[in-house]
Amino acid sequence: MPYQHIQLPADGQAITVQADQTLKVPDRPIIPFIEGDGVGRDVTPVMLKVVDAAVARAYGERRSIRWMEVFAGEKAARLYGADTWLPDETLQAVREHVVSIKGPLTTPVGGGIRSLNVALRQALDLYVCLRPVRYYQGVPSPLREPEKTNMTVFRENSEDIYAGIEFEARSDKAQQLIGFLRDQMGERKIRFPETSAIGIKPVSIEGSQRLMRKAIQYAIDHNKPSVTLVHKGNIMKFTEGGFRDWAYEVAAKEFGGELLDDGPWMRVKNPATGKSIIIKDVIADAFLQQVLMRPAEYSVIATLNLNGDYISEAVAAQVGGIGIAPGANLNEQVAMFEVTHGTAPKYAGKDYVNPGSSILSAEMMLRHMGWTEAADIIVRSLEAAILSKKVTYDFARLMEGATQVSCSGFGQVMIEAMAELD
Ligand SMILES: NC(=O)C1=CN([C@@H]2O[C@H](COP(=O)(O)OP(=O)(O)OC[C@H]3O[C@@H](n4cnc5c(N)ncnc54)[C@H](OP(=O)(O)O)[C@@H]3O)[C@@H](O)[C@H]2O)C=CC1
Ligand SMILES: O=C(O)CCC(=O)C(=O)O
Ligand SMILES: [Mg+2]
Repeated sequence: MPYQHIQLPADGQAITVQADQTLKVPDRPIIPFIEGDGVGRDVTPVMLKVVDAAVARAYGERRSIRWMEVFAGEKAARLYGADTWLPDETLQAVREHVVSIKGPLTTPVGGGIRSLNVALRQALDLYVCLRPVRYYQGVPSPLREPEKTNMTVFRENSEDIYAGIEFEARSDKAQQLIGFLRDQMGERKIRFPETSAIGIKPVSIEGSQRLMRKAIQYAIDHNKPSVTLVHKGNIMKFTEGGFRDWAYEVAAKEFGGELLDDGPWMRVKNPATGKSIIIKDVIADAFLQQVLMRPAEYSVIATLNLNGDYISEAVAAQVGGIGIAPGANLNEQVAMFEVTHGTAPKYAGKDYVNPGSSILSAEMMLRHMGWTEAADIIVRSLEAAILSKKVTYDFARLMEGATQVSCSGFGQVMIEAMAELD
């Protein structure tokens, strides 16, 4: 079906998923991208340029990406009409082309539209939010030994309080629901029933277990020592506590997990290496203290949606912050790579912020496509740029002797560094 506003590149081909779930990637893959609101218009063009340069450096003329702009957020509303924030053809293009990348999209606090980021993840059922957090040499950090922070956050991406089921205080629906809870369920714990807004936190066995399956598989594939479940199951027993119990169940039933001492911690054998992977859990508040004080004890983290939002940003702050923290939204069919930061409106259009989050999200994308040589070039040129101390404001303000460069300037430093790589 032809698109209305999306321009399909003439000489590109879609990436496809094969029967064994591996990707078939042509040499001229069409990759849809959403520029994003706010600083999206600063970082996304820089990311495109850096990726093109890395692909050219790695493969010469043999391979190149055919970028295809698709629309969401403010740009979509301008193109398709005032209330069309997430056009159907954007979802269609992202589904049909399998691999895509997006910049940040605005979500107003309080009233107005609900999160388009969450809407995209839900509409495509991208149930894994994967956010690796690692240290790059030279990055300013508040820690004495930042290299000990090396974690991969698996955040459940489709349910929890983040599903957006909530009812405004004093609305008919909130009153109906409170009445139902009080009269039909005998619930007496709502402190101010007349003026309470109500939010619903759905957490399912399926949702929890499919996330945990991916987290353990990742630990196996990447030779990681542990998977830690982070939850607040002491207080939210059936949602967060359920998540913990159902996740342990996956470890035991599907990966042969054996209890350590009396449990519930377990040991899963990595079939590839023969080594043990420890499956453990920790309560979220204790975790946030421990990742600062003993980061080396944590490797793969599996957690619910809201916890994962907080945790991924807190842990990223230990090694440079969200300016360089990448992410991906995944399921078996579709992979949408995504910056972890937002639209940072005060910096929008100023060519100022760090494009690293967008560039490293693209690096994850190239690796996902099997274009590892280009991905490696991105990592090495990013490291070289940081070591040269030509960095954006967020790093420059914490580094001694740094030269501050613009968003596009940093991309340029990376591209120049690529020419120097052997
Ligand atoms: N995935 C997405 O699309 C996301 C969208 N959002 C949305 O973005 C909007 C703004 O959210 P807000 O809470 O202000 O969070 P933001 O992430 O947009 O900005 C918060 C702060 O983070 C720092 N920061 C953000 N991006 C960069 C960058 N590229 N380089 C360096 N520093 C950066 C800045 O800190 P400082 O000023 O200290 O330098 C900035 O003020 C909201 O509408 C929110 O809903 C939020 C998160 C994710
Ligand atoms: O969708 C939003 O506006 C914020 C989402 C967010 O902070 C995240 O997913 O990390
Ligand atoms: Mg966030």
